[in-house]
Amino acid sequence: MTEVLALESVSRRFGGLQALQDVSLRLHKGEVLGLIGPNGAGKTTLINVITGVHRASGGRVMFQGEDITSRKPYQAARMGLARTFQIVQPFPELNVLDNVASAALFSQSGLTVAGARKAAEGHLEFVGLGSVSDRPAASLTLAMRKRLELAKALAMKPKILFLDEVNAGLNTAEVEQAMTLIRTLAERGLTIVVIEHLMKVVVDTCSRVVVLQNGRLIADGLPHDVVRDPLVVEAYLGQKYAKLAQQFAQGEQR
Ligand SMILES: Nc1ncnc2c1ncn2[C@@H]1O[C@H](COP(=O)(O)OP(=O)(O)OP(=O)(O)O)[C@@H](O)[C@H]1O
Repeated sequence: MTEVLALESVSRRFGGLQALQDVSLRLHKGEVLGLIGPNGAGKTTLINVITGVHRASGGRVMFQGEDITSRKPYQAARMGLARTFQIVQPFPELNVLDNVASAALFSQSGLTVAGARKAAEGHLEFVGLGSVSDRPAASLTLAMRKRLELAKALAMKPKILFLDEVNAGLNTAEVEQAMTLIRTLAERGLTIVVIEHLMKVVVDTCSRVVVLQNGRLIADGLPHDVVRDPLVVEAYLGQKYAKLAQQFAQGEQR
């Protein structure tokens, strides 16, 4: 498997807070990696460090063999590291089509406005927003804005797509639709990193899962194994409830 991203002992401090501590991780082409962990574990910070939003306080970020630790966000984006944000942020007055077209124009030099709009149409069809392409982005529902975020990220022709809680705030049917889109992208061979709190999404869509707790990587493996790992259960539930959950599971088996 081709390695596309390697984190080597990546750390990040915010004043006295150690948000990431010696995180080492390798990502291979075509993987759908779930990045999970309790609130405040450092998941978004890790994506921010990879995509140049925050500078690592220590360690290195290697992308396709190149050291990108000090890259700015626009440089990372143009290299093919595209992301969606937890808080969706379209250009509210621009219509849906031009929101996506601007992402294409930003990331690819030499593209004409007409060419960017044409590409944008394709991405909007893919995410199911083809029929609302002329509406102002501000008029979209949350679920639609999340799809718009995805279309914008795809317009940047990503080599790695980072999805930061794309399902937060969505209902069950909307989550199912989002999962279908992620699976389709994975089938096309796109490398994806998914920050997700919904375990069903993690287990059903990810090929591998890593777990952060207090800025440290505490597990790395197949989704079914990782979500049953006692360390991971304890990270989510706390020691007392993890023991209760274990006793409950043992009782169920008898
Ligand atoms: N810009 C910042 N300045 C100061 N502290 C920050 C900053 N960004 C994140 N933090 C802190 O770093 C820690 C990790 O935050 P982060 O947002 O990465 O966690 P997370 O795992 O993504 O959490 P959640 O699941 O709640 O989104 C938290 O304690 C957070 O308060």
